[in-house]
This record gives sequence, structure tokens and C-alpha cells, in this order.
Amino acid sequence: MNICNREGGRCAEMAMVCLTDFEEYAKEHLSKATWDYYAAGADECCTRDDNLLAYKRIRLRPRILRDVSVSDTRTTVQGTEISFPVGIAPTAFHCLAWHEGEVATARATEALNTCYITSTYSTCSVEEIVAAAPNGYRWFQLYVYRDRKLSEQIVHRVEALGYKALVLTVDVPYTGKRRNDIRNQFKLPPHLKVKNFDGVFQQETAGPEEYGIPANTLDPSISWKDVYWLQSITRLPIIIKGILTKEDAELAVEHGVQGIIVSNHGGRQLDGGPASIDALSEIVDTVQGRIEVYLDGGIRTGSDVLKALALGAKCVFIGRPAVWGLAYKGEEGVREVLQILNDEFRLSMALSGCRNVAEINRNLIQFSKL
Ligand SMILES: Cc1cc2nc3c(=O)[nH]c(=O)nc-3n(C[C@H](O)[C@H](O)[C@H](O)COP(=O)(O)O)c2cc1C
Ligand SMILES: CCCCCCC(=O)C(=O)O
Repeated sequence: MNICNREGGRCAEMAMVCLTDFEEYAKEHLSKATWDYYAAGADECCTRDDNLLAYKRIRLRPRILRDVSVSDTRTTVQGTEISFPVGIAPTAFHCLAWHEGEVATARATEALNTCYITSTYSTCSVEEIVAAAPNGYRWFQLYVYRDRKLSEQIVHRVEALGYKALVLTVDVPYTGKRRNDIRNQFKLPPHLKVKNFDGVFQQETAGPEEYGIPANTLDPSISWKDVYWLQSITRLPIIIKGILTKEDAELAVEHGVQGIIVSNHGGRQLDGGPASIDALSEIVDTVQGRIEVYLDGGIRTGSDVLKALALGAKCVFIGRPAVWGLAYKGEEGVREVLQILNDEFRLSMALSGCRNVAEINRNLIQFSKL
């Protein structure tokens, strides 16, 4: 029954059962340009789409009769307890989806007691985010700017505000080619700003722009020596986001960082790279527990979370589903998205015989015989 009296559409009164319900709602209610920006993958979107398909290729080996009357989804990241192993990946421009933007996201993650990685390209400032959810557990996602002082200033700001780690994104020397964004000439509308650099970016707008913000501000010459530079200006743990190979995982460990996020940026950068879940095992095998390994890309169900943990991720992060939640009902929508994933994860754990996250391991995965 369509209780909203709409022809085949999804509206705010309908029960949201799974994350794709939120996707459908967001697609119907956001402007085309905003939807296209959030949904975008690079070029032919092969990697974006494979991020989801790859989970469907993985089969589980459930164990039975293990008394799963109580299941505990808690875990730790960087020594801090969170209620379940799903956090929010950094995504830009939350005010496009909901008027309160990142403030709503921060409140939702505080309420659910999980980790929120705030994007450099937030449309609320880090000060507004912390004021809105003072007890939230947060990491800050950093890009390295040609003008290192810009990066340095934001690092010192987030450190003073109580952010607990820096997530250095390393897969954007240049922005990937997202065809619909080009067709739509997508740009941040004038009433929204990259608030963390309010005033600073405005002075630079004489030159070319990308998404309505000055182009060429990110430094494509960034290299491993910049990890040492970052370590020299902060005491926060550093987590590198965007690693997809064992070689780079080994270099990350050798450079003394505290974590890795296996990620292909939601398939928005290099098209033709591996699905992040397919890249996970070689990285976990190389790292051998020396630092924590996380993953993002294509997580849409609780069993996706279970598979990623079974293959060695300590925690996973969701990108697009969080903005779909925002588009649905702001803070409440993001809470619902997280709660659904938590419930599905708990159920998948129990149905595969795991009572807590420590019991999730590679024996749960069925490796096909070649
Ligand atoms: C709309 C959008 C904006 C993004 N903005 C950022 C960003 O500002 N910084 C960053 O490191 N990654 C960014 N990402 C990549 C996400 O952090 C993450 O890697 C990806 O979304 C995970 O895939 P999923 O959307 O399938 O969960 C963005 C992704 C999307 C979809
Ligand atoms: C000028 C670079 C804008 C990047 C915007 C955020 C991002 O990473 C994305 O994938 O979109």
C-alpha cells in the first residue's frame, strides 16, 4: 500500500528497512545535480559499481549451535571503544543534502557512539561541529595543500578542538573525471561555503574553480616525505586513506603511521582499480597486525560489515549512505541508517555463530577452490 498517495514514489512516512530505501528516497528528493555529485564514480564507474558487486561474490561459512543469545558488537579503534564497527567516512558538502549539514551528522554519530571522520570540505566549520556534538568521537580528514600553512593551520585547529586522529587522504592528486559533474557544471551554490576555509578560499577565487572552490589548491607533488612533515607538526595519530596495494601498505607501516583505510574513494578517482574489499586481504597479510586496517567502499548491509571484518578490517566506514540518511531526515536519518546497519550486523553475527567481534575471523569466509 502506498500510504503517501504517490505513484510509486518513496516518501518520508514510509518504513525504511534497508540502506537502499534511503538511496531511493535521496534520488527522488535531491536536485539532479546534487544527486549526481553524490552518486558519481570516475569515468565508466567500473570501480564504483564493483565496490558493491564484490561483496556479493563472497560467501560465508556459518557456524551453528554456539549460543548466540547475547551478541556484543562493540569494538575499539585507536584504543577508543565504539558501539559497533561502522563509522562515517569523510564526505564533502553535507549542507547540500540537509540544511544543518555536518552538524546533523555529528549529532547522529555522537548518539550512536561511533566515529565520524569530518571532511576538510565540510559546509559547517569544525568549531560548529564540535559545539553541536561535544562528546562525539571524531577524526579529521586532511588534504595537503600547495600552501602548507593552510594544512598546518587546520591541523592545529582540530587538535585544539579534541579531534582524535588525522586521516590523510592520498588518492586525490587531481580530482577524478566524473562525467555527470562535468555535464551539470556542478558547483557548490553561492549560499554554501567550505566553512573551514571561509575567507581564505574566497581570496583565491580569481583563478579557475572546481566545484565552486579554487582549483589547484591541493598539492599533486605530495609524497611519502610529507608524512614525515605531517608527523613533525602534530601529535595526533595519522591514518592514511586510499591505500590499495601491499607495497603501499608496507611503506605506510615503515613511515610510522597508526592506521590505513583501504579505499578507492568510492570509485570516484581511478576507474579500473580494485574493489576495496578485494584489496583488503593482501594489505592485512602485509601489515600483520602492526597497525590497524580499516576499509570503506560499498558497505550497504550488515553482512558486508561481517565480511570485511572476517577479512581483517578492524572497522568499516560508510560514505554515500550517510548523505542519503541526511537527505531523508537530517540527524534522525543518519541515526536510522547507522541503526539499521548495526541491527543487520548483529543479526549476521548471530546467524554465523559469532557472539562478539573477536570471534569474527577468516574461517567465516568460503574461499572458492580454483
Ligand atoms: C559525495 C562524496 C564526497 C566525498 N568527499 C570526500 C572527502 O571530502 N574526502 C575524502 O577523503 N573522501 C571523500 N569521499 C570518499 C569517501 O570518504 C569514501 O571513500 C567513499 O564514499 C566510500 O564509499 P561508499 O560511498 O560506497 O561508502 C567522498 C565520497 C563521496 C561519495
Ligand atoms: C577540489 C576537490 C574537491 C574534492 C571534493 C571532495 C571529494 O573528495 C569528492 O570525492 O567529491
